[in-house]
Amino acid sequence: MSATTRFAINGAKGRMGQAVGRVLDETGQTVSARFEQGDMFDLTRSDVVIDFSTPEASLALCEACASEGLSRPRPIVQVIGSTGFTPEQQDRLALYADEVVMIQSGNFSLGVNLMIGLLKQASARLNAKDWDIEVLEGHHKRKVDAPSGTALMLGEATAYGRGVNLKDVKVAARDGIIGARKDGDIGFSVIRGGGIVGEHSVLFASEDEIITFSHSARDRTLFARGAVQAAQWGRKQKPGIYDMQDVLGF
Ligand SMILES: NC(=O)C1=CN([C@@H]2O[C@H](COP(=O)(O)OP(=O)(O)OC[C@H]3O[C@@H](n4cnc5c(N)ncnc54)[C@H](OP(=O)(O)O)[C@@H]3O)[C@@H](O)[C@H]2O)C=CC1
Ligand SMILES: O=C(O)C1=N[C@H](C(=O)O)C[C@H](O)C1
Repeated sequence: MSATTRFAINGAKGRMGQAVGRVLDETGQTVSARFEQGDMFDLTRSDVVIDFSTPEASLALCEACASEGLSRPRPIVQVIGSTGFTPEQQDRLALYADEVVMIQSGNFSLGVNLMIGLLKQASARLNAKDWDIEVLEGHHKRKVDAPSGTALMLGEATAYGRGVNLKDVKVAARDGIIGARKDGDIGFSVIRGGGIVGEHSVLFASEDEIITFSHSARDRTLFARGAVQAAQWGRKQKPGIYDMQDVLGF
């Protein structure tokens, strides 16, 4: 393992790619490559790649990481921040789990990852008959996927606490005469506007009281710092798919 980690950035000109570049510059790290749409993924001079792009671009990059890793004593680390993977794309990513150290999360902030544990506890204790769960999220107007990766992780955490599969109880759109809410549903509401960095709330609503867990991201540098932390942690790991909970030890 080389003493200094050499960082490549995928989606380097994007909002997150630029934020990652700034964090790496500020902390005196070596940026070994910057990839954009249409570039070949030349990873010969890189140990890790921080990737905030699109699901298809992340998949193509993962294939390149796996292939480059074959000629190395240590696997390449890919930190995957892209969101909006379909279940089929997620399955394709898993095919590289024996060759690449992948750290994938819809949100690399400490706060959201702490909230996931709290939501698992709360949803295990608040029964589905009396407590309705609603996930609310807001983002900038250029975001292309909905609900956000974070909202889906928060919804997954509450479904886990209740011992159900999110896909069986998820309600992501309401419009018109849709009938009364079903006990056990987990609802999602989405706001898109202006420059909102990332707002997430999870409500547990009973007839008499409402408990709200919320997180507000003020600057996307937050996610970039978490991704760099994840990359450094990943250098000591075996190939596999990890998440930010693993990095933080939550
Ligand atoms: N996990 C987390 O903590 C966070 C995740 N995100 C997620 O990260 C992703 C990127 O967000 P954001 O930076 O705001 O989006 P941007 O659109 O600003 O950036 C995405 C970048 O990826 C580039 N890109 C597209 N296709 C490819 C490709 N095939 N190969 C290489 N690069 C490509 C885009 O280029 P072009 O403009 O030419 O299309 C663009 O520069 C989103 O999925 C978002 O949800 C965002 C913030 C935090
Ligand atoms: O696209 C964004 O900007 C963000 N995307 C992530 C998500 O989908 O949850 C994380 C963050 O909220 C910002």
